Amino acid sequence: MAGKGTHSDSKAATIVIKDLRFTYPGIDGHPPPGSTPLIQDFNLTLSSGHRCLLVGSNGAGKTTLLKILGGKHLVEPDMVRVLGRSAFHDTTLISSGDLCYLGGEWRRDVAFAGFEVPIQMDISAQKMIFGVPGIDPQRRAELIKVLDIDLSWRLHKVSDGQRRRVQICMGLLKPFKVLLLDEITVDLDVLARADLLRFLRKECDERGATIIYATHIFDGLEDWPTNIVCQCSILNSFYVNVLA
Ligand SMILES: Nc1ncnc2c1ncn2[C@@H]1O[C@H](COP(=O)(O)OP(=O)(O)OP(=O)(O)O)[C@@H](O)[C@H]1O
Repeated sequence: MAGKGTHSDSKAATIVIKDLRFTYPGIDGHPPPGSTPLIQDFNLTLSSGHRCLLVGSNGAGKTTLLKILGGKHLVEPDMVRVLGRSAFHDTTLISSGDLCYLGGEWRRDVAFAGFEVPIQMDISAQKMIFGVPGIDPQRRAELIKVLDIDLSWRLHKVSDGQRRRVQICMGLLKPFKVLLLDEITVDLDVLARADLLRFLRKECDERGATIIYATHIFDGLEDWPTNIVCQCSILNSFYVNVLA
């Protein structure tokens, strides 16, 4: 994944990617000698209010890019700044709720059961959602309505799409400034997805949030993004198409 696209405007930049280069490390923790970086010479600037669609073929590196932005992979601090900070080094970005990463699978680490156990235990949606402290009750009620969540759902008995709705609700409870969405709507039905996209648009327009949304599903997205970043696998380049 490589490219040289750039976009900026007069509003405060919330995401700045500058000459990003990334290679997955080998078994010794270092990039294999002579390996071609998965991402190189990639530049992108997004500002408050921007909704960026991240598209590209399987294996292009979309998840990797979102994970780098979400502080899950180490890169040089100057290459990626989120809200002026390095997400890998400044863990308060995530813990404060300013930066939110919502990935494809909802997992947690459980002692003795191992890492990355799917969240499917016998617990109600209400207990999960109301268990998050310090949440604005109005925002919580709006999200429950937008995602059409039945608070009596028990997570070990619901469908994948219903569990996903609870996951998304939990992720959006705090009023994020930057949101990274990785194929998060894949299990949602058409109506739920449309309602969620409308809510996310409002978050950008009214609160000035910035969203990057990686997806292969383009239905209903015609007038949603302000920016599109796409990979052309034939040319092996990233193009940044500025719509706004
Ligand atoms: N932990 C890892 N270690 C080594 N290589 C990895 C790792 N994770 C992903 N890759 C490789 O990096 C490349 C990009 O993967 P990534 O998941 O970022 O692609 P993607 O664009 O999100 O794909 P998709 O559209 O299928 O979700 C793939 O070739 C993949 O095999």
